[in-house]
Amino acid sequence: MDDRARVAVVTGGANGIGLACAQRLSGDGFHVVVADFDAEAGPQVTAKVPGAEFVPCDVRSPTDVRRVVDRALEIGQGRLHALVNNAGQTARVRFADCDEATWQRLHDVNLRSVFSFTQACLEGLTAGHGAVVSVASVAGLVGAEDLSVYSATKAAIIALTRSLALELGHVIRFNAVCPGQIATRMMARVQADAGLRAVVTAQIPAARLGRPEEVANVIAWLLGDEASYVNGVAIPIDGGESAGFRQPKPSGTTGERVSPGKAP
Ligand SMILES: NC(=O)C1=CN([C@@H]2O[C@H](COP(=O)(O)OP(=O)(O)OC[C@H]3O[C@@H](n4cnc5c(N)ncnc54)[C@H](O)[C@@H]3O)[C@@H](O)[C@H]2O)C=CC1
Ligand SMILES: O=Cc1ccc(S(=O)(=O)O)cc1
Repeated sequence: MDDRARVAVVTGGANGIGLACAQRLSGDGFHVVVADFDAEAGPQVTAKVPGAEFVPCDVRSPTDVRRVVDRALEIGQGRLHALVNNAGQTARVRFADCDEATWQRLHDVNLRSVFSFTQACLEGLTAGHGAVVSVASVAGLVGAEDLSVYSATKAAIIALTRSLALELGHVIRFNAVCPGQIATRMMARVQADAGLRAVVTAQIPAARLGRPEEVANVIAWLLGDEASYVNGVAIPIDGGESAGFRQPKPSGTTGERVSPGKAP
């Protein structure tokens, strides 16, 4: 490895936002270690992300986490420069019907993995003056119907991020991003149903789903030197969806705004 190359670990980097992030960081000159339990996607990841290394990993397994971080430390000769805690799963379920197994799975994959990876990377990130970005959600900033447990894990990621910024901000920067509705496998249901997509996009000022690259751009910025004084923030990336209440649109209209000069 080039002595000057920086090392980034991206969890859940085989698909969606994580893959876009791995591609972007590779383009920015990072040597990217992609950790994902979708082992079949490994060859595709290394083909799409120049110089990347794919390490099969279930983020719930302490042994797998250690293997990923040890490999990244080996590449970086003891130094790490970026960690993206991105792996995540969702469950759409009424709270009354949610079982303990679902609660536990979402907490283990979405939240405990942030604890495990961040703690395992602390020494390397300190040595490399690194930064951490954790992928939360707008569902962690506000509540989300039928996503209560998912929403709770994402709110906890934001609280953990802010606390770590206070505790360790003199050596490592910790920030979170809060995507809205992004066109990945997680949004397959919305993408496949034109009617549902219209209802969803009507709630979004940008009037469309986001692209994984649009999240990766903000993550890359937060990890880079231009964000050197940014620590402990949780940035919505949602086309304006969480900005506030929208006016209901009369049925059969597009909801276009009447400009002040043309008001009746
Ligand atoms: N797509 C969206 O609209 C939004 C996504 N997010 C968050 O963004 C992150 C990425 O999600 P997407 O790219 O949308 O979904 P995705 O399903 O396309 O990608 C998730 C990746 O995480 C991996 N993964 C899941 N469980 C894992 C485990 N136990 N061990 C290792 N890898 C595992 C999957 O294999 C997959 O590659 C997640 O944390 C999600 O909660 C947040 C807000 C909105
Ligand atoms: O994080 C935002 C988010 C995640 C999942 C879903 S759903 O499962 O497709 O409803 C919606 C929003």
